[in-house]
Amino acid sequence: MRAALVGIDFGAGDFNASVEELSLLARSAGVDPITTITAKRSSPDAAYFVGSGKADEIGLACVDQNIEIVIFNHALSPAQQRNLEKRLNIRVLDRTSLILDIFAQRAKSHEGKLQVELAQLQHLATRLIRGWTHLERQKGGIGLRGPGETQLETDRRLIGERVKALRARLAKLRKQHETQRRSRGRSHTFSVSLVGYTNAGKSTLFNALTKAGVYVANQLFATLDTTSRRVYLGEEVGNVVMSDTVGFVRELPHQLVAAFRATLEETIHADLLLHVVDGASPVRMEQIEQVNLVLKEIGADHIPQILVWNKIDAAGLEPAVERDEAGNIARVFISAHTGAGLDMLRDAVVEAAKAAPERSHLFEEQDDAEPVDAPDGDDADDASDLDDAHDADDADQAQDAQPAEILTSTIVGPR
Ligand SMILES: Nc1nc2c(ncn2[C@@H]2O[C@H](COP(=O)(O)OP(=O)(O)OP(=O)(O)O)[C@@H](O)[C@H]2O)c(=O)[nH]1
Ligand SMILES: [Mg+2]
Repeated sequence: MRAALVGIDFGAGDFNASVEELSLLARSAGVDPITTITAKRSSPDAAYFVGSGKADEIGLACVDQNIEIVIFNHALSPAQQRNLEKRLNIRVLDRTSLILDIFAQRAKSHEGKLQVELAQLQHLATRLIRGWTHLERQKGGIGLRGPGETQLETDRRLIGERVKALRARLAKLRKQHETQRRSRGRSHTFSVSLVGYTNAGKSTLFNALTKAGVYVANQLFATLDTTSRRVYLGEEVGNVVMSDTVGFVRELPHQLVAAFRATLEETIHADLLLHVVDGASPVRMEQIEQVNLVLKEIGADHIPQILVWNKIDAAGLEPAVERDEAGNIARVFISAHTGAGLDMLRDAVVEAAKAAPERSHLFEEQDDAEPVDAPDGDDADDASDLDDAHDADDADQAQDAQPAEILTSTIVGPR
């Protein structure tokens, strides 16, 4: 699908990086950004977000270049979106809807799908006002997935009922997780969550550490569901549970943050965060900041964190370990791709696990049903699969379908 991107520079932040990110988001959603239209403004126009002259310029470009959809790098009000669609006679998407769309395409687990549907319905509800249906006959493509067109024709009351039902099911799932976590408490295994900005290389690193074969792609939000594996880290600490999580992005729709709050609680219970950074990105410092903001927002900023400076192959750096003044490991420089520095990172996790207050639990008998391969080496080959209950569509009914060690999806972002 041919798309035109629109970015307005309000003079704050790195404008080019932000537009480039929109282009990556668009490609991740499966559209083809043909042209990018930019403008400078001091504040958004109430009716069209851009000025009416700019709007007509966009309209001309769409006709000229056979554009099928216009994607704004901003949150549009329902009225602005409607006005633009009427004036340009073309589907208009804002950044929020674009991200929601990607999430809808990617969600695989039962819970993930429920959460995305909830977020979409809440987003939709704000748009369900008279006059919004002028484009409803257009079919296919992005912006039309999810709740389904027939539901778009139903009224707020029906959506409200569905939202209520979804909330109830998610609450039930959350309760189950809580129970699982409590039973897990008896045989606490040191847990490590990989967090970081989208595309930083979390899944690549997860695979390198666990040999798990998780989907890796140069697109945003390649991972939407958390995968957890048990990894054997040598005699001293035994097994740890490692979790790959969804990436963070700036301006994540707040509906999504709210909808996924249920599962955030799982990340908050990690013993160690490996904060993966794309060390080759020019905006890495801003991304680190964004991720830390989110961690603070969900109350995970107290968890010990190691910055994993990834992609050193692309950045022309050497593997290394950096410590803070207190002697704790602060940064490890690695390449998940070439494997450089991975041994240092494993040692760093071992060191953190040994220093953790829960250490006395590490050797306790584990009594959950999930069998662990007998570890006979000193590396991560013996990780056992812990994520296979995710796809059961009735997972919320089958309590025992979910192994005790699962740490579920994490979707977060600043508003
Ligand atoms: N050069 C280089 N590229 C890497 C390295 N690690 C990952 N990549 C690439 O970075 C891109 C993103 O990798 P992923 O592992 O999917 O990133 P992620 O953080 O899991 O991304 P999301 O799941 O989308 O949040 C892929 O194209 C990887 O091949 C590295 O060490 N060096
Ligand atoms: Mg990933």
